[in-house]
Amino acid sequence: MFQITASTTVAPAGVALFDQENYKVDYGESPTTDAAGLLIRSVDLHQTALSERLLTIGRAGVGVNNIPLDKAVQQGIVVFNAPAANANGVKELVLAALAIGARPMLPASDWVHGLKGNDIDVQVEKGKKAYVGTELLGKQLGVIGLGHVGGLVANSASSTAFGMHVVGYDPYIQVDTAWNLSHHIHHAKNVSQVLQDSDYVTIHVPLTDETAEMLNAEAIAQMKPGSVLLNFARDDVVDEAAIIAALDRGHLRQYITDFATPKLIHHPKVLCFPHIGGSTDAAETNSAKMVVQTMKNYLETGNIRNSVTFPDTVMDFQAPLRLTLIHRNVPNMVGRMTEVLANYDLNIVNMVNRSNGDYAYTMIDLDALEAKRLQRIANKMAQIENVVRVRVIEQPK
Ligand SMILES: NC(=O)C1=CN([C@@H]2O[C@H](COP(=O)(O)OP(=O)(O)OC[C@H]3O[C@@H](n4cnc5c(N)ncnc54)[C@H](O)[C@@H]3O)[C@@H](O)[C@H]2O)C=CC1
Ligand SMILES: O=C(O)C(=O)COP(=O)(O)O
Repeated sequence: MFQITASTTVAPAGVALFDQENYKVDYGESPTTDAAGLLIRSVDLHQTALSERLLTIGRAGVGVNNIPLDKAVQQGIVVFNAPAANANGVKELVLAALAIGARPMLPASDWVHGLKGNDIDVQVEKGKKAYVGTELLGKQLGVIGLGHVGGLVANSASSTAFGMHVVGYDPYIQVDTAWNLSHHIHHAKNVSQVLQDSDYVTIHVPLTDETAEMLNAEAIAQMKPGSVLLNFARDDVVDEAAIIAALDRGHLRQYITDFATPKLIHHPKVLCFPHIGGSTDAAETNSAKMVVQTMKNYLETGNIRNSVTFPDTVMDFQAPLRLTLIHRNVPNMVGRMTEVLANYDLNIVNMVNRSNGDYAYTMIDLDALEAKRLQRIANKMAQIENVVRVRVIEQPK
């Protein structure tokens, strides 16, 4: 029986996949001491103690900047997210934001709802000249980050429905994402090429040390005068002070973002949403279901898919018992593990080893042995220098 702590914000359809036969779910934002799994959305875990028993963290969503990934790896905790599961929801909001950036829909609506009297039609026809907008057709959109969200936004904007000229930049683009990009999208070689001539710029990168304040004063100065910046990625991928300065001097026309801050919400040229890019019923359900499936798979079989801390490591269960080890990626680890097994005269049926920078993951299937006895041997293996976590898993029935 695995204990799971789940955030109440995670879609119930996902949490329900933790079957009662094998899982006990309680609700909270930080793991109980007994929790083997923690299922969350955007809660910040950087100051949260991660208990020794915690085996996995599932992020029902994409961004993992709220999770201390290095600390998790060092403690042998495997972190999963839900790639692409909420991308369509974000795309639709970004497309709406583009339309809002082109036309003063919100002020126009505010104005009309404030009208009084019986001659609304007359007032409307007289006053509407104050709300003339622009069109997206033929304008240039710059997309920074052509992953799941950026790729969908770029394809939609360049389609005949929007008719925009789209320039994209992504130096680390994945092959499968690249295959899905429309051939109408022009590939920029650097960020400057995206910024210079674009009427609208939208950023869709993860928040990392490399992308923090990627759009700083220097980058914003390269943007076309009168352009609109959209940020549905993370607050810290832009330098807020530089954006406010650019809006104040009229260099940027508008900033539309999913990340509200005290300074932004009162600025007349800023439109903030309350981080609702992934808040659709489909996006929330897809994300929760996807990440719960991967957490279950890891807890029940040791197999890893869609982890942000380890490469995919999948092996068919070919024996009654499996050992899984998270260890530092240093020479001779596999040799030292197999030596212990050889000392107990144990036959390895199959094994796999994958590394990811400083850490690695090994799964070993073993023949004819009792789980209790293997647990004793596993305890010995846990004492090998540089081994972080050892688990014994019985073949699922
Ligand atoms: N507002 C919201 O509710 C949501 C926000 N997000 C945010 O959007 C981000 C992107 O989401 P996805 O597209 O699903 O992720 P993704 O992982 O599919 O795509 C991210 C892309 O950024 C690219 N990239 C990384 N560093 C870059 C750099 N320095 N310059 C240019 N490109 C770079 C990567 O190569 C990748 O193609 C997430 O990390 C998250 O922070 C995601 C979902 C919902
Ligand atoms: O998936 C993401 O990265 C998001 O930003 C969505 O966050 P949320 O799950 O709505 O807290």
